Amino acid sequence: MNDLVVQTDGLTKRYGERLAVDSVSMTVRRGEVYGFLGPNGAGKTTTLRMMLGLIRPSAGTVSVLGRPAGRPDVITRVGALVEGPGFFPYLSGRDNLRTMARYRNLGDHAVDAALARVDLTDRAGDRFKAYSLGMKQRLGVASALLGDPELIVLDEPTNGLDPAGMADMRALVVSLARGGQTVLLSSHLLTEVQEICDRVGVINGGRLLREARVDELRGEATLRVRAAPEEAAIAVAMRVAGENSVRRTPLGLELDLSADAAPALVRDLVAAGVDVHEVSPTERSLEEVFFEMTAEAPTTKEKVA
Ligand SMILES: Nc1ncnc2c1ncn2[C@@H]1O[C@H](COP(=O)(O)OP(=O)(O)OP(=O)(O)O)[C@@H](O)[C@H]1O
Repeated sequence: MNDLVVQTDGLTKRYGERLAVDSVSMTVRRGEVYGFLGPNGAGKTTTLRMMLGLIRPSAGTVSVLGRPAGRPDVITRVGALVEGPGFFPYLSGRDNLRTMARYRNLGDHAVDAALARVDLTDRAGDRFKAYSLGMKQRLGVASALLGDPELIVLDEPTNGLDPAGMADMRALVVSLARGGQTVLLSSHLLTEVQEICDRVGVINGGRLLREARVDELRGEATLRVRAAPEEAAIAVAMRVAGENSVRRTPLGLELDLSADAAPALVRDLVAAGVDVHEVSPTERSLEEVFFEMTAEAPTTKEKVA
């Protein structure tokens, strides 16, 4: 079985002079939550639309579930929420989904299952126009879940939601992946991608800057330690972290250790008579990594030009 659910190769989209997507090669693997990350206008939606067969690439290829994007046999195995589906305001949530399900030869059972997955069963009979933004968004996700597709594509699923709505949406995405479905979501919110995604593709100015696991992108974790006397602390730190994994910095010692190693380290330091003033993880957030990458991007482009 092909483990690559989505594969693009040199995928490009031009609108006149504007290069919206510039030679993007990315892969989404079966069962993962893939975060497609980039600021507004980076080219995320355009890429997703090409994957769904909604627009044609100017160059390059995209295959979904091992077939060229947009083929009828692929469409039924992919659910998508891209730029909000048009719901009828005066129809109930359930009836809106029924109209969509009918197009795809799916029965009411599929509608009820999708409503239950997004926790809208109780309000399914209410008119769409009476829904809160979070409920509207959840109905959009339900429409992408109709028929239990293998791949679910969600374009900015938390856009416009309040913090509680965002948390609900994140939990929903995680539960979809646990159920074995592959989720590809786009976002400009780095913190949320960091929380729920296995891998990310970072796009800016139409170019894929990096594709990596979230932990790879953040780099190795380090611990900052302020303790006295410093020489004694260094001896303990070297014993715990390894001789080459301890550095002296103006802010204290920096150790190549993750946050989980902190309690044992502190116990050893105290046992050696060292006073511990501070131990803090200095793991970079994805946000820092992202800004580093995008700050570098124009320089690279200038060099090429
Ligand atoms: N139909 C179109 N005609 C002309 N230009 C377009 C069209 N669609 C997108 N673009 C341009 O392509 C670029 C990428 O847009 P896209 O919508 O893919 O970005 P995005 O990363 O999804 O951003 P956002 O989060 O704002 O939707 C932008 O400069 C946009 O203005």
